[in-house]
Amino acid sequence: MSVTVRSEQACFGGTIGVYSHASRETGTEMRFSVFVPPGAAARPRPALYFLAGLTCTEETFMIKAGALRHAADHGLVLVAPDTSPRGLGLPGEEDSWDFGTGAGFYLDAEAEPWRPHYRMYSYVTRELPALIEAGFPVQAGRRGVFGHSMGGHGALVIGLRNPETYRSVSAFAPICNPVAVPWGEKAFGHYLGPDRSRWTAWDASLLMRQRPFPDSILVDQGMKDQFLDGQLRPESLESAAAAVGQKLVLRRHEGYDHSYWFIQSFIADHLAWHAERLGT
Ligand SMILES: N[C@@H](CCC(=O)N[C@@H](CSC=O)C(=O)NCC(=O)O)C(=O)O
Repeated sequence: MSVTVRSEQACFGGTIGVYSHASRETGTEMRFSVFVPPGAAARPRPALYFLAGLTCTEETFMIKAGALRHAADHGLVLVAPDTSPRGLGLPGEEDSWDFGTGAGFYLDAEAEPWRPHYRMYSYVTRELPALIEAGFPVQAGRRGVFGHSMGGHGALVIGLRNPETYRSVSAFAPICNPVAVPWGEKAFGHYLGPDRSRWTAWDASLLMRQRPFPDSILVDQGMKDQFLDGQLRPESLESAAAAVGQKLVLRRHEGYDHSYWFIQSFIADHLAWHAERLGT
């Protein structure tokens, strides 16, 4: 499968690039960004996937999180996909910032008209890793996943559903219990349809109760987060973890909001967390 280089520039001794390709899963052109740390050409490195939140693109995390210096230091390849297919022209796709374009929720849609295209789960867990492992200096199968908000939900769900593939999981301000909050109800109602029994397979707090992740999970949450009351529900994840003995490091930070300033403040801890588990 051919990948087009949109940009490629030197950064911290490595390379930051934006790439595009025709996606089999979404039926659209998809973009993703990759940071390759120095020395990876001679010795392939583990790949750490970051899933961004609502309204973000494949570039937001690489530009705003301050992660690249730490990825260079640890020898981690960073991969950031876009947050949804784009440009399909489906009805309602562009009407709001929390649904449709920029809001793929990292699931595979089951309801029309979203079903053939909104397949971000399969895209992120299968199609994209195959491209990355074929075209970049990464160690096949040595993967971690983390994310923010909608992307934190995606990271938790992907880790919990695929513990044999993802060795490390962390999240910033994740949507922990989407079936019970407005963002999740809106997205799941459209993408999965009205039968709520179909939603549980995409909810981290419910999945964790069925099958905990084999390693500890790191979650950072700002206490001045404008979405904490009503959308994020870290307490649901905490209760699920306590119920099944899941190791969970949930850190609550006074004064921090939902922004990339919050992410920047704790990004070093997340890169160290993944580096330790991925064995760089
Ligand atoms: N446009 C919205 C705010 C959207 C927003 O805050 N998006 C967050 C993720 S929220 C959950 O997934 C984000 O990461 N934005 C990118 C950024 O650069 O901050 C509004 O008007 O409130």
